[in-house]
Amino acid sequence: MKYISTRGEAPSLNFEDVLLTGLASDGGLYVPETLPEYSLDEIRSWRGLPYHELAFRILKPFVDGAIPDDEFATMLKDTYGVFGHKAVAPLAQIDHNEFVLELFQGPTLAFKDFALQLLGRLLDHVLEKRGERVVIMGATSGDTGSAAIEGCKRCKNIDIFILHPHNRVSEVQRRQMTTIAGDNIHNLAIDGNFDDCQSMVKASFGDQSFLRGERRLVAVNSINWARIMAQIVYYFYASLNLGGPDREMAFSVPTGNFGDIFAGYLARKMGLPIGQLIVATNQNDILHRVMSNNVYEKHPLAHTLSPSMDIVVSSNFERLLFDLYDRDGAVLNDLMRRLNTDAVTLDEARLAKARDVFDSYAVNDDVTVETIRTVFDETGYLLDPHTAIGVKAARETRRSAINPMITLGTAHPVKFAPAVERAGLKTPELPHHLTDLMEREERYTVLPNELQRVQAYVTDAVFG
Ligand SMILES: Cc1ncc(COP(=O)(O)O)c(C=O)c1O
Ligand SMILES: N[C@@H](CCOP(=O)(O)O)C(=O)O
Repeated sequence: MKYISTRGEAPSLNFEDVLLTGLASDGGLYVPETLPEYSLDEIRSWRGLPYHELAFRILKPFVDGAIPDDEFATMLKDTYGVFGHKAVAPLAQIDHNEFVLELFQGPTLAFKDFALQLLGRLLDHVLEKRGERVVIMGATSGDTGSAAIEGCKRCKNIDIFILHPHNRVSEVQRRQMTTIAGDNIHNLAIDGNFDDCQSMVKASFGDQSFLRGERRLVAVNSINWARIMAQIVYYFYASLNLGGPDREMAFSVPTGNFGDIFAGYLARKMGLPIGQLIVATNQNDILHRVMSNNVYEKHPLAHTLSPSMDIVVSSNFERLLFDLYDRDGAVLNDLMRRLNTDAVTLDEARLAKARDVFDSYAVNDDVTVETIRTVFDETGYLLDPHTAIGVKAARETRRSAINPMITLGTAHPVKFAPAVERAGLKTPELPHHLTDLMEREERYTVLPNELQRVQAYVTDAVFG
């Protein structure tokens, strides 16, 4: 399988090379040149498979022989074998025909584990085979960072640098990142917001001279195709467990960087009957504004009770636009340049195509808290604030009462005590493997929001 850039100018890559990159050299994002498509019969034949076996069937065409089948199958079994629930991604019912897909059963208690625990293993395998050492730079609003560090902490051939906005991630999130010891693990607290961190990571892909031509730069954010790929699986898994593909499903997806929901869009293109995909945002609602009013305009970042979605620029929206604009790299190049600086209106007919399946809804902090409280009172089920946004958006925009509505449960509420407490509820205990988290020693460096200072730090740490 070949991977091509959304901006049309970078060379196409195979799986191994796309895994070992981030942004394409033309500033675009890699996507598969063609997607595997499955008939209902083929999808139906996957019913009842354990998560890792389903993952093998769905991911094999993307990996395309880069890893021998038996090793890849073992890798998937090991990855999902450490999750805290035997179903890996269990469904909790919160109302008639309404479910939460619990994607927080992995080691760092957020959906990022699905892709990042696998990514660590994939990188380890490929780097060992090549005898190569790489540098990872990642930006996090809290969850990607801890999952990436957890996933890569045993990788011998990686130096990992995670940039988080100083004082803007939850205490549990910060400690999950900063208490993992290792000379190759570097936590950088940036005096800025998530978008500042994300911009510095992207700029570093554009000019890698700080790595002196001696190390390759690899992404752990969802700009890396392997992240998206792994997230496709749970859409199939949830659907198959609720009578799919013989029933159409609706998914509500708490959205920040548009990676998770883009994986759902791909699952639909691959043949999974999905009738509705809901873009659920917090007050940082650029995606809701473009979906509902066709104005793409950056507003200043708001700090909310759902900090992991405090994101202005949603990287993966570019991947959707690439499809909407007939995969024309030149058009995308121009559009992305304009989106960066101006308020832009998209071509109405193209946006209408997206609206066939996408709906959107924005939820503020008060309503987030109210939703946590309401669902708890109705069912005794405690939502984290990001998932609560998904549930609220699902309830407001649902198109069909017959299609099961599945909200992606993107994080465990224990990570977000302020929101849970504002709902007048008690934050649950940390799970067993994290009981001493609040006593562990932390290691991080505070740096100004300056690309040169950050890159100099990386150069110094890597080359001494
Ligand atoms: C808990 C949680 N929910 C939702 C999201 C949004 O996911 P995405 O960025 O893939 O849209 C994130 C991170 O972005 C997250 O950490
Ligand atoms: N919500 C993320 C932000 C980064 O998004 P990613 O999916 O592109 O890695 C986080 O919690 O770090």
